Amino acid sequence: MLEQTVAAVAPLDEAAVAAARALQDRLTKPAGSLGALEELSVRLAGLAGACPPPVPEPAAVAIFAGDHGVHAQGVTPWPQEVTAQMVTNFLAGGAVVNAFARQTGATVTVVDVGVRKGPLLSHSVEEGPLPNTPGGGGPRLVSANVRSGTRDLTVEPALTREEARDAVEVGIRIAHELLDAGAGILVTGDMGIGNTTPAAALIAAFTGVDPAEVTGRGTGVDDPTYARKIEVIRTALARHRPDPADPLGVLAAVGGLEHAALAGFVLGGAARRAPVLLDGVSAVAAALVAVAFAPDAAYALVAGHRSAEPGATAGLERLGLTPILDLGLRLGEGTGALLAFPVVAGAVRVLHEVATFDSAGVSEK
Ligand SMILES: O=C(O)c1ccc[n+]([C@@H]2O[C@H](COP(=O)([O-])O)[C@@H](O)[C@H]2O)c1
Ligand SMILES: Cc1cc2nc[nH]c2cc1C
Repeated sequence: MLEQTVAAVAPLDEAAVAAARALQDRLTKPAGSLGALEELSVRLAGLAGACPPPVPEPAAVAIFAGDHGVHAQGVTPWPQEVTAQMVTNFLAGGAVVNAFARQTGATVTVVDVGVRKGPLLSHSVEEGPLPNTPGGGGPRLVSANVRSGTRDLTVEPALTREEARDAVEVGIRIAHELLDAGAGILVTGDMGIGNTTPAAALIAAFTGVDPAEVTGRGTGVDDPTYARKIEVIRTALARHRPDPADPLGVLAAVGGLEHAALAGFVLGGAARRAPVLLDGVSAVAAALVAVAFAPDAAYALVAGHRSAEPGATAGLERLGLTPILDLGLRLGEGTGALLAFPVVAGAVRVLHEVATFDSAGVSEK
């Protein structure tokens, strides 16, 4: 499934790109006055292969949840069980992402791709119906646990290649399911205590930037923990020497199950020519993985916001993406991306609804 998906990812449709550019110039506004929204609308036309492209709605956020063996190294102040507890909170509708999903009409799918098994998960919620279908609507759980958390990447590879592939394929499957159910845009979400450590390791591996420059304070670590976190990433990279030309190998060595699934989610969206709206640092790390598999996947990517994690900025630069919002957010879950969603939809709606100089009888300069 991975190879087929990678093979299906294609460049933009140049005829639709040219048509959208020409249309933008005929709309009743000074040329270029919608700034970055104009190029975004043109790219989404090229992605869809149609001008105008469909307005990318509704949004569907998938929150991929996983735990991390590197938690044992003391890289985060939060106990590991908070991952499972937040999964329960997402399903009850009580997290920030749920508030923003209600605000934007987005469906919420929570995917357990690697939450550690414990007493908390044994009473977790049943899998629900597909959102956007009769009886759907509320947050839905997909149980697709590949492994009960990763191994500690400072002592051994976090995953086997098979586990990494399985998790990537979970993400591909979820992308297809959400698009089949009518989603117009895929929104990335992540939940995993400790996951900013593998995110930074992935970003360092793919950009070649020094770990000290791509490591951030995550949920808010103190100075000694921050210094330890950088050392942990240095140790992992020195031990595994991940090869950026082998994205599955990089994921297996230093990734997380949610990063792997997010990479598949990006690839699945790109293969279906659907836009994928990136949230925080883990999504950016996963997008680097996806683009290493299929460079043309970059055409499907929209950066929702600039996470406060420095690795996000380094990764976005490498991906050639300018974030829509820059609000100092550092939550994850899909929150910043959901806030950016109306901007993306608005950029495309312009191509459908705004009159041309000719049709409205407005004089040109
Ligand atoms: O993506 C971000 O901007 C971001 C920045 C800091 C923390 N997070 C979230 O916080 C968790 C990881 O933080 P940490 O400090 O435990 O590595 C995980 O659940 C992420 O979704 C997310
Ligand atoms: C409470 C909490 C909520 C989160 N949401 C995403 N990451 C998180 C980390 C914590 C600690």
